[in-house]
Amino acid sequence: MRHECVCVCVYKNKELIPDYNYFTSVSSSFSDTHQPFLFPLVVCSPMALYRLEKDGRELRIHENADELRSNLAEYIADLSEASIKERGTFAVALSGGSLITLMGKLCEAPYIKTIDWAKWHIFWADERVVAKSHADSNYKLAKDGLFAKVPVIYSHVHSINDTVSAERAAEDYEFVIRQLVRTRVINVSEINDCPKFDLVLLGMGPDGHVASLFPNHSVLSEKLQWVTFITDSPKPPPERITFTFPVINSASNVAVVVTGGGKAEAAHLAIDDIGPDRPKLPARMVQPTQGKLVWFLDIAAASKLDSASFWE
Ligand SMILES: O=C(O)[C@H](O)[C@@H](O)[C@H](O)[C@H](O)COP(=O)(O)O
Repeated sequence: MRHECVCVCVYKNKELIPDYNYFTSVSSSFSDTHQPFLFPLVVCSPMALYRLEKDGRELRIHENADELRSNLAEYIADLSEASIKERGTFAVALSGGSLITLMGKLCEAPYIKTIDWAKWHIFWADERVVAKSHADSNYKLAKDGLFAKVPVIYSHVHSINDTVSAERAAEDYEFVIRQLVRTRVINVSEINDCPKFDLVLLGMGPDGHVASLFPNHSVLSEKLQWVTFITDSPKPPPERITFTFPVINSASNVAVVVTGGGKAEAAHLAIDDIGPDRPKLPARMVQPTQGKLVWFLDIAAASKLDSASFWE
């Protein structure tokens, strides 16, 4: 029976335009006793279609990558402001890949001036074990694409030790994080001793990996370590360090940012109710225990989502 309070609203040029296609499909699926009553529960950014899930997950589906970039910048800026107000600092962990380009609007007006960049502490949810100057380095990607353009404090950029083995780099990085949890630069979870990052930003690969947590890899079940390493990444380069799921799922906020039709099947398997027989992708294991999960998708990446579950 469909009786949850749902809302769909599409804003165009800052005016609310009801999406009559959805209204019609929803109307026909309601029983007599549950007449459709759709209204905007969420104030949307211009041009974004939001879908709320029952379990607290939020999906934000955008017409195109540019709209997603605007929405993502606003989301990050809002979390930065709230966290700095509450704790005096903003501890954010990044991944590599297209995420960095999609964060690009943070370097533009108004955010370049309105964000308190000096209060940011920047970490990597995963990093390739290569020199920081190497083209494959996630640090270099973020530095060139973002942090060289905004006034972050260099000592607040917590990159990995790139002069040691993957195993040692993971150990060293966990040690750095432990020190910063001790001094509360990074918050601590109330339910375990894990770091509680203010925000963990993840991309997703077409195989459903997040950070450097790849399908069927033994590190998916790592429970004790905060940061671990792999030397057999199916996506090159092979050597990487990665946050483990206990750390990702202890964050206050996690965003998974996905664009392009090549990831539509993985998005479906990660988000929709697929039943027990289908593969459990790493992206599906992103389930913050107390924090909030938001998926940022463009229409292409959302194209295989089960439309029926929009209304359940
Ligand atoms: O270093 C990495 O390889 C990443 O952190 C990885 O998890 C990435 O975020 C996804 O593979 C998505 O990458 P794209 O957005 O470029 O597809």
